[in-house]
Amino acid sequence: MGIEVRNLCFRYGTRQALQDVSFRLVDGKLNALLGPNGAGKSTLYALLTQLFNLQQGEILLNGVPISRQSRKLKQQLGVVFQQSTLDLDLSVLQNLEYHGALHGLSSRDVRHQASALLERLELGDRLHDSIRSLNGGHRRRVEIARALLHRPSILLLDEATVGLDTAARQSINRHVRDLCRDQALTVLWATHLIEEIDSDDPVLVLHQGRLHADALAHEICHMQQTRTLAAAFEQITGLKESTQCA
Ligand SMILES: Nc1ncnc2c1ncn2[C@@H]1O[C@H](COP(=O)(O)OP(=O)(O)OP(=O)(O)O)[C@@H](O)[C@H]1O
Repeated sequence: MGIEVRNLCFRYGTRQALQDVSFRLVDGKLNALLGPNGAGKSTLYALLTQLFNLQQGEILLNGVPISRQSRKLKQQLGVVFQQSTLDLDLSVLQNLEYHGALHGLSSRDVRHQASALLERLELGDRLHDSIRSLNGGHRRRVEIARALLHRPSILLLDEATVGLDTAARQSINRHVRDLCRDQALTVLWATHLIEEIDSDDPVLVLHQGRLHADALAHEICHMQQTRTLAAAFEQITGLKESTQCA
């Protein structure tokens, strides 16, 4: 059942950030949310996480409006925002423990989950290192581990790989795909980088607040009669991918 968005509209004063956006995430998959800067991705995340109140439209979790089940939403969602919120002076484990306490997890459970997740994300030997001593890619992985600590079924990542080099980006992308495959995790992966998307991924193309495509990447290419998603994206938005990368 998962997450469904129906006819979402949102405006900042007179600026329309989202206009009649509807979609349903494909369960157990990395759902790519592809959009250039200013497309409305962060606004959508703020609404999905109830950071902002809805103005128009609905967001449903397992068929029920999220406004009626805030607690359940908090349990079911793991979130990695664009801006890091790790405490640089605390250790990896301390950062995770803090998050675990907010979710009412026992410290024993946090330690158990933290070691399993960090092992999986190839950071098992960094538990007691300070965040400050980690590189950008490793910090991102800690954030992913933290977001998964309370065992959510849906993981939202807002430009999780921004500012990282290609190797670190690929590694994080691969780890998240492994989690989808092995744990049936549903992921919404916001990006403006087409190279992060595989041809079998469900893709949402958001541009200027409107949803322009909602299909598998290869289906979008087929519909646009292009050989690559980059060419389809250019056709849909009128933008070259390279001209709108941050
Ligand atoms: N606080 C705000 N006040 C006014 N307009 C805003 C505000 N935040 C965002 N906007 C506008 O809303 C639109 C959508 O912005 P949003 O940040 O959601 O896009 P985005 O796809 O996340 O972009 P980016 O990749 O640059 O973060 C843009 O036109 C932006 O300028």
